[in-house]
Amino acid sequence: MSALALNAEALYQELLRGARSLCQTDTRLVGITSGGAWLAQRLQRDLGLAGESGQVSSVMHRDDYAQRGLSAGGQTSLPFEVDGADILILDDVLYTGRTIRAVLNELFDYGRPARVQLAVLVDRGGRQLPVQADYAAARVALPETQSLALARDAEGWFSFEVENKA
Ligand SMILES: O=c1cc[nH]c(=O)[nH]1
Repeated sequence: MSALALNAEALYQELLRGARSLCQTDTRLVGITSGGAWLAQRLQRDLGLAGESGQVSSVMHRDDYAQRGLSAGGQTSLPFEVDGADILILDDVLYTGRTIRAVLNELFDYGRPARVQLAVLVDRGGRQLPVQADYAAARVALPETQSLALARDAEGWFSFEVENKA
């Protein structure tokens, strides 16, 4: 394990600032299951937005669905009208862009949003598709051999740690 450890609470405060600048009063927050769902719920409260945030799963549209099937992907739940909505997608880590591509397909199964933006806690580089975040609380360049993992402390709070892939 490397010495790099990112404090998730500090990153969250940065994300809150960024989300504030991206959101309008009618913006709908949608977290990607599972890492983005807690972010969307907390931001919904902290930004004082009305209603409930949604969550969206990439599972049905993954390009490796044939190998992985429906395993552990969470469920999509969008408790608002997607047609015409201004949507901010949240995730913890942005990597290849493949999850975002799959999530956009899933979202568009529910309607045609007026606009979709993306905000993440950490952009770790390594993109394989032309996807960019509108806001990233931190950017780190990690080689393919390393992954960015969420670790929980005794109180259940998170931090990010860099791990060497097996
Ligand atoms: O579609 C997807 C999403 C995430 N990761 C992949 O390899 N494919």
